[in-house]
Amino acid sequence: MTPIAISCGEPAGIGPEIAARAWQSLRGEIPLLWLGDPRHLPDAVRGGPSPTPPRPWRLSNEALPVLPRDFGPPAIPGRPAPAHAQGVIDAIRDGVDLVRGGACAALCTAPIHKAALIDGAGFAYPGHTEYLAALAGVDEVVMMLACEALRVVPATIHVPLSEVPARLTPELLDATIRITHAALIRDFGLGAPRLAIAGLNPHAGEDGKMGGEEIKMIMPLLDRLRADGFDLVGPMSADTMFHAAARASYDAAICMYHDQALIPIKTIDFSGGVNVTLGLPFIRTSPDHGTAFGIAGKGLADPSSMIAAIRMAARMAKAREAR
Ligand SMILES: NC(=O)C1=CN([C@@H]2O[C@H](COP(=O)(O)OP(=O)(O)OC[C@H]3O[C@@H](n4cnc5c(N)ncnc54)[C@H](O)[C@@H]3O)[C@@H](O)[C@H]2O)C=CC1
Ligand SMILES: NCC(=O)COP(=O)(O)O
Repeated sequence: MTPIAISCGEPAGIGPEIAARAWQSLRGEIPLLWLGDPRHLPDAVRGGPSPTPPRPWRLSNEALPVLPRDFGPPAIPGRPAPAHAQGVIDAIRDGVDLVRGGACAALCTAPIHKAALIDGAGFAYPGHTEYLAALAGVDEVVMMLACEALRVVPATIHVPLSEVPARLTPELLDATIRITHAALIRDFGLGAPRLAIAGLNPHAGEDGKMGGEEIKMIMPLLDRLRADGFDLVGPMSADTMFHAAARASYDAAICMYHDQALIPIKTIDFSGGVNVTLGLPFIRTSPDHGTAFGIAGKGLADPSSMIAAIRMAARMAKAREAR
């Protein structure tokens, strides 16, 4: 198998240490290639000084294989440096190039601190999802978070809450549902995915008494998609669609905004959740958590979500290869 590329993420966060712990767990099972400044990795996984000029990685079981970049100043745990911002962005782009060129099977991204990239390098995107869509030249991508017990998709992603109603259009919801449905068949092996659609308002609008988006926009769209053969329930009250019995009735929940989707999954399985971008021409996964500055560099970070993200990327790559 070709390696899974891992972009370093924010060097002042837990990204380098969870990548190192993941490599220690997975060596011999899934080959990895880490993209970043090797000086940011824990000593135990470093394979000696990085080659100058950089040359392609060494695939080895003795040290984490690295495609090195020089980020300049050292990383201080918990304190993101503006000088690192461009290197963090470039490592993501390196990963995309390697995957698109066939040298790597998939990209797994470690968490970035979005504000540091905006301040340090004028990063024009609110997250990986939007940056990867731009690199791939696609207009519509979908963020899905998945664990054993639940899959969730926020239709609007990194958007202030006050802008959500205006951004929620029938076109956006239609594309979100279609992309999710196709990915559940292609990458998750489902025959006929069942999707549950959340309402936007309390009690899914309570027959129009607590908001009109359900009656005006969501219900007519769902009727049109059902006529096209989609198996959809909703709009459902978001407060009652995530308990265990409700979850058993669908394969993924389409939610209207970020926190409606991410709160249930991070509550149910913070350490096992994986973020996967659907609709890209390549595979990208990520742990569900962020940079965790408060524990960075202290050896406290749990690598489980990173390991789950790498395993999911490898499974998806194998499934696509087999087709
Ligand atoms: N894919 C990405 O690049 C993501 C980046 N972020 C970014 O991360 C930064 C911090 O976000 P927060 O909301 O504070 O969320 P966070 O996930 O970094 O931290 C939330 C809490 O969970 C703990 N935690 C997180 N990961 C952990 C791990 N692996 N092991 C043990 N404890 C862990 C933290 O210590 C903290 O108490 C923000 O800048 C945000 O934008 C957040 C989510 C995803
Ligand atoms: N809360 C999820 C998140 O911020 C992940 O975003 P992305 O960087 O994967 O787009």
